[in-house]
Amino acid sequence: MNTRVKPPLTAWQGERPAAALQPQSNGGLSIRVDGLKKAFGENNVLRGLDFEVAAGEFIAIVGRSGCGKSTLLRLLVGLDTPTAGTFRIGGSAVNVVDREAVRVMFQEPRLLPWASVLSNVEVGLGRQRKAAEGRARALETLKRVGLVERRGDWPYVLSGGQKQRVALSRALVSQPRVLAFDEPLGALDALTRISMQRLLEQVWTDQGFTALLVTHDVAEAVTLADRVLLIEEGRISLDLRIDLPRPRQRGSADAAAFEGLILRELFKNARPGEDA
Ligand SMILES: Nc1ncnc2c1ncn2[C@@H]1O[C@H](COP(=O)(O)OP(=O)(O)OP(=O)(O)O)[C@@H](O)[C@H]1O
Repeated sequence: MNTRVKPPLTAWQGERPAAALQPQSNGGLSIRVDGLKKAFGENNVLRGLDFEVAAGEFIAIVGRSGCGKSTLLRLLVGLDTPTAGTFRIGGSAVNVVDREAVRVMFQEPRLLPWASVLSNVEVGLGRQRKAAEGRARALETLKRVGLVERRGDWPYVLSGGQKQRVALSRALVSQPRVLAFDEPLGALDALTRISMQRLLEQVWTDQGFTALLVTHDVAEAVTLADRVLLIEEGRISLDLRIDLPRPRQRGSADAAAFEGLILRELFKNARPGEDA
């Protein structure tokens, strides 16, 4: 049974953040998931998920290691097929949705080592690669992530954070309407991680895609998401709206209250000696 927990009271509850900072919702696609199940042999990982994501919403998916976060993301982006249930993206069954509208970014940047930074970004253009404006778009997205000066470099000379910015640029270049992130910042040091979180919030605000973020980091989920979904024992045990203004302030008392609420829920069902 889903437990929908109300957010703690905040000074901003009930108000929407400033209009200028809201994503343009016509950029993103809505998602509707009904009775979604996934089993690997005897392992029933997802046991019936039902939820909706509004166009342009930023959703974070959290839960213990092995609870099925990446499995859910892989299903939604079409990298795997459900055992049962359905989902629709932008109102279309997933097999008719334009796959180029949905992009995914992983923890490893997965750059082609033999291709320049710019060529790596152009890979993300897919079918649009031949379009005359393809190169201009690739340069524009590199500029957006602050790496246009490095367009001619090989990936091996970049830092971990810079490689992830190239991967983000490659994901953004096709102007996706759904962008899924599987622990994209998991391998970065704390400071780089914070600056990447700011960048993710900015590009999402500018482009208005629907964002799905899998993360182990509850603070990151609260910093970025409109809603946090907690998966436990194959079901959504918490669907929490994070009604804080943007850009978000890390470490604020209100953010800490949301984090505490999610962590309490995570530890509630922990077995003795088990970490969340
Ligand atoms: N292709 C697969 N074949 C068999 N089992 C799989 C496969 N993919 C995932 N699993 C299993 O499904 C379960 C959920 O895995 P998943 O990677 O979705 O968890 P997660 O919540 O993302 O974990 P983590 O936070 O550690 O990355 C695990 O028990 C995993 O072993």
